[in-house]
Amino acid sequence: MRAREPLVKACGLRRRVPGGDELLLDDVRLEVFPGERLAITGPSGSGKTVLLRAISLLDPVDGGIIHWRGQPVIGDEVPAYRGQVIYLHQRPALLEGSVEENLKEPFRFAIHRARRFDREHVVALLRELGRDESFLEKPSRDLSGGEAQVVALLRAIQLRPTLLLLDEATASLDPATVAAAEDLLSRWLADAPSDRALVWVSHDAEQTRRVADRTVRMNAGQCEPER
Ligand SMILES: Nc1ncnc2c1ncn2[C@@H]1O[C@H](COP(=O)(O)OP(=O)(O)OP(=O)(O)O)[C@@H](O)[C@H]1O
Repeated sequence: MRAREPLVKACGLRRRVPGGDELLLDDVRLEVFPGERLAITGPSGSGKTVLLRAISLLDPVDGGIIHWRGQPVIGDEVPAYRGQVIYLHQRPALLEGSVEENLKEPFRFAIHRARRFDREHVVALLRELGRDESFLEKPSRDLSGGEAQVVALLRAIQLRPTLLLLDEATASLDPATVAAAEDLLSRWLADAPSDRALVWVSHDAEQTRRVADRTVRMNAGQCEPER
């Protein structure tokens, strides 16, 4: 039976178009429980990305609050929250430089100060995704869209986050790498089910069926339970 205390709980999130009145998020309430693999579906433009970015505190909201393990995420709680909740975009932003330099980048931030780049761990993860060590030397500007997604996934997983928010994060991968990424993420979750959760946004209905055990649907900035 799943634990009843949500890992994250978004209460009444509201976001307006900057400088306008139109609501991009309209009183959204969402809970994600430990060990859960939650899918968010809905048509293009329904607010899935806006919601994930709001939950990860990448964009400000005009109303509502996020609770993390029962505590409001405000003030001094924000940096620790940001260190545990990672948002992965379909088109990840990479720096000029090698893959390895990109993987080292997050450790420069104060929120990840307690962690260290672990090359061995990264090489093991790379192997699981069908790449060898030489991938680390590749310049980021030469990467395909799918390879950039591999880097973004590794960059996130190596930080041992608690909540991963995946926004079409495997959409550019070939089918074999998609399968490897799904397996990697399943194992990552199974390693600490009481302390981790995954949220997937995917337009691939087959993938949603494979990877999620609960689905909610966004529609015009509102979030409704689906099953
Ligand atoms: N900063 C912004 N200013 C104005 N409108 C915005 C802003 N950000 C998002 N929107 C609008 O909010 C709506 C929801 O966008 P969002 O990217 O969340 O959709 P989505 O459900 O993720 O779509 P898709 O499935 O195509 O990725 C869209 O109409 C988009 O144009």
